[in-house]
Amino acid sequence: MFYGSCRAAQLRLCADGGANRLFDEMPELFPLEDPSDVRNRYWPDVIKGDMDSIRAEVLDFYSNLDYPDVALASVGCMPQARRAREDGWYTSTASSRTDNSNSAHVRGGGLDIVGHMLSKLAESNNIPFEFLAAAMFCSKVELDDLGGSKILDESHDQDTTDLHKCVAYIRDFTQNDDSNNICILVAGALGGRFDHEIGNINVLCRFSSTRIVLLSEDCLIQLLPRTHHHEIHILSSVEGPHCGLIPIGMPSASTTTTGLQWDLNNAEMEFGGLVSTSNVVREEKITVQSDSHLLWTISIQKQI
Ligand SMILES: Nc1ncnc2c1ncn2[C@@H]1O[C@H](COP(=O)(O)OP(=O)(O)OP(=O)(O)O)[C@@H](O)[C@H]1O
Ligand SMILES: Cc1ncc(C[n+]2csc(CCO)c2C)c(N)n1
Repeated sequence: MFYGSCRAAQLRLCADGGANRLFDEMPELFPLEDPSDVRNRYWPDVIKGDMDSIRAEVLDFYSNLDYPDVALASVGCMPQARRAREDGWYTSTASSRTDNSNSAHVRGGGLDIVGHMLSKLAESNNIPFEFLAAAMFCSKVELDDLGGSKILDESHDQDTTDLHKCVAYIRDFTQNDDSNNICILVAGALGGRFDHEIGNINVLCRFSSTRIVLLSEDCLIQLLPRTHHHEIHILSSVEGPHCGLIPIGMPSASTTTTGLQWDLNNAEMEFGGLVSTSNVVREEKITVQSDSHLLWTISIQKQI
């Protein structure tokens, strides 16, 4: 499923440590191939976050890929990035490519020490180097129009999660006319750490006008905003039969559904009161109408 969505996606982003999972797990889908070949085929367009979880080898790999003439750029200069460097986390630095493989010009910036490394590298490759000193004073490093994975370091922002940063980026990236049509699939969004899971659900509520689907191997979660009447078409070959409907943010004075084994009929729902778990889909089309945001969750069948 992940592989399929990855191929179909218009834009592939990794939230910080998510890049480690792509790096480690993509080759497992092609066990007969050389892992590097697989990684060279499936790489993220963007890696975004506070860069405290991505491993140095992964950062190096996706920012260098197969391009020989590499330009290094800053990993940012905020305390966290600096600490990470001191811990030996960043064996080199975030790096990006020159504009194309024939480029004879390298750009980069950031910490003094990085600048030093950059200029030496450029010098050893006999190419002119321009150090962007301005980047030394800014913790947000954006690298434009460089091929391969674009590394967006937001180590200054410790108040939003990496998923939040990624969704905000996708929304900014999307033309206004298209923003209602986009659907963001978040692989690896469930399982392991409950604080992360709740943070991810909070992102659904924060960006309630964008369709975002949180996925794990076992289930999916989506927000059903109270502003709409919802029709959910069940793909019974891959999802169901178990499902749930949970009011989020505030109690619901009235929720009505069709197509479920235990349908709700103008029912009151709230945490501490009625929530619908271990429900079962009975029809191919489920309808939901509520005066409160609801989380819709449905099981995903193991693919054999
Ligand atoms: N176990 C998990 N369950 C659900 N989502 C996760 C999990 N681990 C990571 N994520 C998601 O991936 C994003 C990036 O993960 P990453 O490991 O880089 O987190 P982080 O920003 O370093 O957080 P922390 O410092 O608290 O570990 C998170 O913002 C979260 O959306
Ligand atoms: C009240 C409050 N709780 C926790 C954090 C910490 N925090 C929230 S998101 C984030 C980034 C994770 O990549 C971090 C460190 C905060 N800032 N404010």
